[in-house]
Amino acid sequence: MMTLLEGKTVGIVGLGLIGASLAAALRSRAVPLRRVGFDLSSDTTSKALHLGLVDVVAEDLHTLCNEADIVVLAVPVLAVPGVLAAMAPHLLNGETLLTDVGSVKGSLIAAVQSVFGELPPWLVPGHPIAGGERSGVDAANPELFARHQVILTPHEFSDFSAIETITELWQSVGADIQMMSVERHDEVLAATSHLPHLLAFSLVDTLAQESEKYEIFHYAAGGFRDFTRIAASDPTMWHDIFLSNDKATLTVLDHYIEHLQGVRKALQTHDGATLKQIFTRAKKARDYFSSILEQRAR
Ligand SMILES: NC(=O)c1ccc[n+]([C@@H]2O[C@H](COP(=O)([O-])OP(=O)(O)OC[C@H]3O[C@@H](n4cnc5c(N)ncnc54)[C@H](O)[C@@H]3O)[C@@H](O)[C@H]2O)c1
Ligand SMILES: O=C(O)C(=O)C[C@]1(C(=O)O)C=C[C@@H](O)C=C1
Repeated sequence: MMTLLEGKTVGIVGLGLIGASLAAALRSRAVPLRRVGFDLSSDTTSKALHLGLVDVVAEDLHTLCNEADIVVLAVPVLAVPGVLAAMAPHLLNGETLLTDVGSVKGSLIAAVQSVFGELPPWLVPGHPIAGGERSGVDAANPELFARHQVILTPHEFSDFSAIETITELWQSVGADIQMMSVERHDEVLAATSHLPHLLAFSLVDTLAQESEKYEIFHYAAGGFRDFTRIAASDPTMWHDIFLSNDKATLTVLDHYIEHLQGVRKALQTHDGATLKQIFTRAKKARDYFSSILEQRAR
């Protein structure tokens, strides 16, 4: 039974795809939380209020912190230090829980340490492994987190009841919780999310640069669409992610380039056996991933 959220107020900072989807999900599942929102864009806050995603819009971060029992940071990763610095004086009484949805966790920890000088017990970082290439409040989807994982990376001083509350917050919108260290999170996401985005952006840009008026895209179909959907993602969000998770991304990128050189060599030397071996191994792994997705959808 969910009890830890009853009668509390959640303050969501950043009402874009993820913040507004969380607000929408809490509303559509009638989770007993009052929802207060804040965003730099007044168009966004007006829409969120108009659509009933939030009950109230806070005028500033000070007001939001005063009203909220739980603050969720849902802004681009590099906007976090500024938001934290502005909120710090209002969080120091320790009565408000702080979590986030950022795609990189090492930079969040570094920002908290630099603003607060330590890792406070009321901090429980998080990351929903759900999203899409669309951004902004208009892309809000109340079912975005259902049957998706949310990775929490509590630190050694995180309060147990704070971890339980943030767990309940995400479970209340249908998500499954995984716990992970910050380092492991940033390595895993560099491999499964950040590298694929880098490759998709880079491939589309390569073809676009080489093709007069994008002419080549007229001849592309499903394969190109499936491989490159994520290249339509928000450039600011991904700029922030790559600059914040550069080390782990470079490690996995170097590994990938090495592998690709092997593929290139096999192609150049017409080494069909090697090509077939690589494709067969990859298909087996991809089929396994499909089975994971099917299980999750059940
Ligand atoms: N898009 C995804 O697929 C996805 C998935 C999981 C996690 N995330 C993470 O979630 C966070 C938000 O991503 P999103 O996709 O919702 O982005 P978004 O661009 O849709 O929304 C971000 C919102 O934050 C607002 N904002 C920016 N700076 C602000 C500030 N200083 N104060 C208040 N509001 C500010 C913007 O106006 C915008 O409304 C990012 O950290 C991202 O890494 C994204
Ligand atoms: O589905 C997408 O388009 C996403 O980009 C979602 C995705 C991902 O790579 O899977 C992107 C970034 C997030 O931090 C988490 C999830």
